[in-house]
Amino acid sequence: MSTIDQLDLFAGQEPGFDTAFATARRVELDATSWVEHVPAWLTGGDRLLRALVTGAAWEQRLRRIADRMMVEPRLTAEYPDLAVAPDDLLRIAAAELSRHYGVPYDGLWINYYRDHRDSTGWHGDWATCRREVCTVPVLSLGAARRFLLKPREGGRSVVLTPASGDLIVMGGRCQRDWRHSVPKQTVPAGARISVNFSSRLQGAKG
Ligand SMILES: O=C(O)CCC(=O)C(=O)O
Ligand SMILES: [Fe+2]
Repeated sequence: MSTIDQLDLFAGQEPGFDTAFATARRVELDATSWVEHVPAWLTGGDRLLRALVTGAAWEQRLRRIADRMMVEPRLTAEYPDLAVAPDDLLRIAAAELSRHYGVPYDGLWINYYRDHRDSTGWHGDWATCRREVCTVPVLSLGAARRFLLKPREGGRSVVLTPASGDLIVMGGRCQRDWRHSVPKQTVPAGARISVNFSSRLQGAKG
C-alpha cells in the first residue's frame, strides 16, 4: 500500500483545533527550559498532510557537517511569510498559537520525512531563535516518530512521540541550552510532516 493510500484510510474528517489546549502536558526540562506536548491538538489533519505532500515547495537542502556538505535526509519547504503558505489551515493554526502563547507567529517551515529512514540530527533552532527565550511550536502530521531533547552539555534524553495532530512546543531557553532531534528508526514508518512556526520577533536579536 502506498503512503497516499494509507492516508486515504483516515480521510474525510473535518479539521478542528483544540482551542483550549486541554490535553497539554508541560515538562520542565530545567529551571529555565520547558517542552509541552499537546496530544490531538489538531483533529482531521489528513487533508492538510496530503495537500502539503503534493503541494508544498519542497527543497532538498544541504548541511555542513564538519568539512563536508551532506544531503539532508528529509525535504523542507520554507515560508518566511505566512501569507503565502499553501493552506489556510496553517494560517488558522498560527493564529491559534499566537493567541495561546503570546508570540506573533508570521512564518513557518515544513519538513517532510518520507519514511523511517529520514531524520534530523541534534540541533537548536538558532536561525529562527536569536533571543535568550523563544517559544517554538511544531505540529506533527502523519506517522508518529520519536522527538528527542537533551541538554546541550550532554546527558539523558527526554523522549516524546508525537502522533498525527499532536503539537510539541519548546519554550524558555530550550534553543540555547538544549538540543532536539528526530532520529532514524529501523521500524518502518510512513510519511511524516512537521510544521514549525516562526516569528520575526524571535528571529531578531533581542
Ligand atoms: O520534525 C520535527 O519534529 C522537528 C524539526 C526541527 O526541529 C527543525 O526543522 O528545526
Ligand atoms: Fe528544530
